[in-house]
Amino acid sequence: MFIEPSIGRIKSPERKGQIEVICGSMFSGKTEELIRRLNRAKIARQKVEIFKPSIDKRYSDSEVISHNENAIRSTPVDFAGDILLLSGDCDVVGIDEVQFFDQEIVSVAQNLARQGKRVILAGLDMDFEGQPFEPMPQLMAIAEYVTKVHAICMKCGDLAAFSFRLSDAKQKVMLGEKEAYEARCRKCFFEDKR
Ligand SMILES: Nc1ncnc2c1ncn2[C@@H]1O[C@H](COP(=O)(O)OP(=O)(O)O)[C@@H](O)[C@H]1O
Ligand SMILES: Cc1cn([C@H]2C[C@H](O)[C@@H](COP(=O)(O)O)O2)c(=O)[nH]c1=O
Ligand SMILES: [Zn+2]
Repeated sequence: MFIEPSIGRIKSPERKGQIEVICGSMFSGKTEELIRRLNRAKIARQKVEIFKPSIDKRYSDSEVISHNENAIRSTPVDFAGDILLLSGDCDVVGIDEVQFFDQEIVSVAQNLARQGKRVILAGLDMDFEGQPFEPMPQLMAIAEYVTKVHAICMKCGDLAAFSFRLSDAKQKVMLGEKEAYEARCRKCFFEDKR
């Protein structure tokens, strides 16, 4: 079970540092949970920096925004390595849409945690084919805490762990929202999978 760390007033680098992963399907509440944790860290007067891959410009260039329209200011970056350069002396680093970074994000997360920072990463654990979405499996392996959140299946109302693509498009990366994807449970996902 994820237990929010006692954040108190201790600043990194005196803190040990840790990696937290929030994963799940589309619409499962990953971004909401990320924003919730980051806002609580801010209330504790921790210095927080938030990043997202610059590819994800669906709602805004400079904010992470949930499907529910919760928002938090963020910095878009082209490469995972940019996060190391831009995170400075902050205590907490939040990163959304982590599945769009390459494998370098794994060593970046390790490096930040070794500096004593709390690193919170949110991303899709599976792609539209129900396959692991690299580099999420590696991040889940090195994290102290992994939280899997669930959406509601749009076909049957059960809990959903899969992201069903509504078109025949086969490329792995295809940005989109409700017009392009639907949260589905295992049964409803594989029933209609092409
Ligand atoms: N099928 C669904 N299941 C659950 N929530 C949904 C669904 N479709 C839309 N939502 C909305 O999406 C919000 C979660 O959005 P968000 O945190 O951005 O999810 P994620 O980052 O995992 O895609 C929910 O609070 C709810 O308002
Ligand atoms: C399943 C799947 C999704 N995507 C894209 C679609 C969205 O733009 C993001 C996920 O956003 P969310 O905050 O988790 O809702 O990823 C993709 O490119 N490829 C896929 O297989
Ligand atoms: Zn279902």
